[in-house]
Amino acid sequence: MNEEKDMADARTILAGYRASIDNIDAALIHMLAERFRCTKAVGVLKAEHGLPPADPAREQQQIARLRQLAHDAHLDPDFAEKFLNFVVREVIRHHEQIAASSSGGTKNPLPTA
Ligand SMILES: C=C(O[C@@H]1C=C(C(=O)O)C=C[C@H]1O)C(=O)O
Repeated sequence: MNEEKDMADARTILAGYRASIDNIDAALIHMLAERFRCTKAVGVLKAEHGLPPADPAREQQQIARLRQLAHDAHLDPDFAEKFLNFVVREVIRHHEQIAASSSGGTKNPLPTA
């Protein structure tokens, strides 16, 4: 039957799209892991030098840049901004944890006793 063939063709096309989606999701996970590996190192550097976990001026620059990139790529700029903010919030949480668990956040802490 034609309907059955149409359905079988649709399932084949769907499976092809899903294979690409799975590859893209894997790439996103690897890229996020690499980004967090880098931002954790930034957190250690900031804690060692007494720098604040968050840098709102830098974030504003990133938002403006990513909104433009999203626009050019036909991705919703509001979504791109929300996604960046979501990731940055988690980064700042890590930086706060690193600062709290490091020895006073100084590179060469004074002896305590
Ligand atoms: C990574 C940094 O720390 C924070 C996290 C940012 C990010 O995830 O891109 C950007 C600015 C900071 O609020 C940084 O200062 O570069």
